[in-house]
Amino acid sequence: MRELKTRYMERLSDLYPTIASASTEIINLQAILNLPKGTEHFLTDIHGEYEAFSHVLKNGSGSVRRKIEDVFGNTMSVRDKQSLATLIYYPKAKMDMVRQTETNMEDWYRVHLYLLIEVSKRAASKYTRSKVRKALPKDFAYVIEELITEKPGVNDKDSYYNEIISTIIRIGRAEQFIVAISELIQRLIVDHLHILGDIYDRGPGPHIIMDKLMKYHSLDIQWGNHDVLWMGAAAGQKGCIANVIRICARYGNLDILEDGYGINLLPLATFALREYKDDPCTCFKLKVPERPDSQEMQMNLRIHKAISIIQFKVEGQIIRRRKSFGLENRALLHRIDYEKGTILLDGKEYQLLDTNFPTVDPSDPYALTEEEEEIMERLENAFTGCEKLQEHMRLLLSKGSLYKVYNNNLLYHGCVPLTKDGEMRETEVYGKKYRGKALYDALETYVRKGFFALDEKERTEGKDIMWYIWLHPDSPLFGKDKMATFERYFLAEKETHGEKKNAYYSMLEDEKVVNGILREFGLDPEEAHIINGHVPVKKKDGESPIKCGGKVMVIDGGFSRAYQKQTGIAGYTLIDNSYGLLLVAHEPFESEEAAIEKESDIHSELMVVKRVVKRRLVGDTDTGRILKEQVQDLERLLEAYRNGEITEKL
Ligand SMILES: O=P(O)(O)OC[C@H]1O[C@](O)(COP(=O)(O)O)[C@@H](O)[C@@H]1O
Ligand SMILES: [Mn+2]
Repeated sequence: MRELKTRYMERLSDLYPTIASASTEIINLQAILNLPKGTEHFLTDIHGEYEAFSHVLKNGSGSVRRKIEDVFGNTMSVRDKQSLATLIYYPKAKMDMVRQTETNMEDWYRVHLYLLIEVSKRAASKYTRSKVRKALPKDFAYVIEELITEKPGVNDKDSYYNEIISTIIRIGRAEQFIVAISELIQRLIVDHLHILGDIYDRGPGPHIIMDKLMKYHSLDIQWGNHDVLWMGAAAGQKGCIANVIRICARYGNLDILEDGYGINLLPLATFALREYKDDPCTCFKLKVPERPDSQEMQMNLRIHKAISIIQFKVEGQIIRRRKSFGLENRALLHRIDYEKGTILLDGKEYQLLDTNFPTVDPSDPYALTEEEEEIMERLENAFTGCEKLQEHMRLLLSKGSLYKVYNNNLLYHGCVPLTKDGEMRETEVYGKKYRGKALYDALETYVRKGFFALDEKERTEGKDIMWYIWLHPDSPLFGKDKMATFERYFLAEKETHGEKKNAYYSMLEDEKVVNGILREFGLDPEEAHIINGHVPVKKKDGESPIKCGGKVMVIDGGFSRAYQKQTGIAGYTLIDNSYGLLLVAHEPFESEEAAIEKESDIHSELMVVKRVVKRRLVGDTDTGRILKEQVQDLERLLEAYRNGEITEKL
């Protein structure tokens, strides 16, 4: 057989059949390597808050404002700059507003088209012509390209541009054009998006966020525990299904399931209303403003209780079926004395706040009643058969993973489980021991098997691992000693509600530990960073998201409204651009209307975590490394052409 190297060169010569074509490609690649590195944008713990998410995506955590600043600096008032920013974020709504008061719209269009073209020129300058071309909106591709590329050959540039702009206005296309060019700016401002997990739960619009992500030009996702919970539910794991519905009920978000995904909750609702008809369900209050007289809320409360009880039963069954998970201490229903209304936990007896368990058979407390069984069967079919949910999960599977190493940053949602001495904690999964990176890799393989394995046993193991990842103390995405859901519903004693965080979270200032983690994932501790989400950073208590002198960043600041009281802000995001790493703290987002009307951006506070001495180029990135390899290969091909090993194909 001919040598692999020769065969590879021949394949390459199919793509670049002449000295000229190979040379052109080398020159092109070399040009890309010398462009500034694209901007990466990091978001985490979005928790269904689609309006805030969408706003931060539009403004690129301040990147649009920075571009406007670069272009216009002191030549424009702060107010005008803000107004231009709002136009870029919400072009259509902003123009609707302007039209109500502006008397000379033509003039307005002319001025703003000019401003937008200037900003897009600057935003495009970081990319190759071909990349910009791919990003151009179909309808206006040619014109925009004309307007944003320098034209050294045209003598009277101003009149050339003015002609184009006048024509756009004259034929009544200014508005569509402004929308298109604003979206182009939004698109160019961020080159790549990282979502560090927890898209789902608590907020009202995870499905809307997923729809947006499906269309996003370049992204990766590190799964959060809540995302894996939904993945398990979509794969048909009943423990996950019950949790998903319980959390939707608890936050008054059942319409995510019913309207967002078309999952029929009627059987569950009918059952809950009948079974808990006279039960006030006081322990199952919702995390939304109370409206006790609303019928919908009354139903919601009952669904909340019904599905919680089903969850505790189903989870008890899983715990018994999967003894190797070692979660027997979390099977709680058999520890209840149903006569006395008490529970025995760690040798101590506690009074239950709610003792009405009409569906629990004390002699077999984990058994579902026939009706509960049927409801769960139907729900399983609804989840696994929901096309839209499955499509969203395919996005999580294709763009997502449990962790990612990207341009010297190690990204994951939760933690690397550690012992109290700072060693990587060893864990047994289905009879094999893992820790650190190997644990991450093994769990991810199981998740994928849960969806794709042909063998039923393997598939079931995979599905159960998704439930494990959601709540197991050894799960790197959960990172707490127990999930105290039962205690938080049924017991008054606050000390039982605690969930102790893994040692990881108290060791983030320990450089030895942090360096150890970075090395474990193949990174150089002198250069690299860890970025994770999951635990809200309580800024108002003086906690900082930057740990270990900037080596670690914990950027969950609480997009989730429910957590804003604790954190005092509305989330952190991170920007990694050619100049360095910027951490942005966001003020709570009021609403889209307010953002447009008052032109109130999410007011953002900026912290520079790292400023590089020399502006970073594509050549300094992971993509750059691959491109450099391509250049090397092409140079070898050129050599082969020149020394007669390979013949040009003309
Ligand atoms: O207050 P809620 O919404 O019921 O959530 C509490 C539960 O959420 C968790 O904090 C997990 O969610 P996070 O990943 O967002 O932290 C559990 O540890 C806890 O039991
Ligand atoms: Mn989380």
